[in-house]
Amino acid sequence: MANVLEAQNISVQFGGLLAVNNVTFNIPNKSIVSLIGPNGAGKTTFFNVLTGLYKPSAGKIVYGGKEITDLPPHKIAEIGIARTFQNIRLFGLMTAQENLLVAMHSHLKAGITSTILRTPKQRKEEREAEAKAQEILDFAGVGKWTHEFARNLSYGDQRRLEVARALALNPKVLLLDEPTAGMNAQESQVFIDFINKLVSERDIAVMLIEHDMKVVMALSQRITVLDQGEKIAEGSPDEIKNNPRVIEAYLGKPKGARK
Ligand SMILES: Nc1ncnc2c1ncn2[C@@H]1O[C@H](COP(=O)(O)OP(=O)(O)OP(=O)(O)O)[C@@H](O)[C@H]1O
Repeated sequence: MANVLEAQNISVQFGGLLAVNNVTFNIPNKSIVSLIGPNGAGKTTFFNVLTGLYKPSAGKIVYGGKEITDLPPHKIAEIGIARTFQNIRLFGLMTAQENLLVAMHSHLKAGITSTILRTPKQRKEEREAEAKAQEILDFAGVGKWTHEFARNLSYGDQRRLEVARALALNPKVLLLDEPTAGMNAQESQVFIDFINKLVSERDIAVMLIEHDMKVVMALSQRITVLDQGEKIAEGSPDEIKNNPRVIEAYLGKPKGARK
């Protein structure tokens, strides 16, 4: 299957620390893939490279056949790679709808003059943006909260609103950094169903970093494991579950075991 995004031989150095060491990671079209690994393995650093926040010290990133390694974060978002963050970063005192409209703003076409004069063209564009925001909110299952302040939504709904905001950019790739952290089992299940629906109904691929193995196993077609910056395994959920190197990275070497 063709890849929408390819990260080839990526390394990231912080001073003397090699946080990501020669990692190649591809995201096939319309797939759900995960990046897992113990704390400090380099997962978030790798995400930050994919979204342009960090420049890799080596390697390159190719999206839709074009190299994008040196693009700044806003350009990367604009061309179709959207993300959510480990900590919720919604505008709490804006409504759910306003959170999406702010994200969509960079895509609106009306110039500054028509914005000030509120020309018919601009009003039409606003109405279209509101309709699109509503369609995405409905799709994400938070449509009933259109005019509610984001901070008043339940934790699970805030997480889905974050994804909805990322979807407002029409991404081809959605990167989710620990999307179910802090959710209870029921909220996680709703989220799993939502992501499955997203990928089956839209032309989008999802990559997630996640500590909750139940979520990882339920969603992923492929799992990649990092440990101390290195890729130590890659495969289907069943292959990863039974991989001795992965078990060792998570649980440590049994006492008395030989190297
Ligand atoms: N900006 C930075 N400057 C220096 N070192 C950093 C920076 N960001 C991360 N690191 C270091 O790089 C390594 C990888 O960190 P990273 O946050 O990517 O791991 P992670 O796998 O996302 O961990 P967690 O699961 O705890 O979020 C760690 O040793 C971390 O301390």
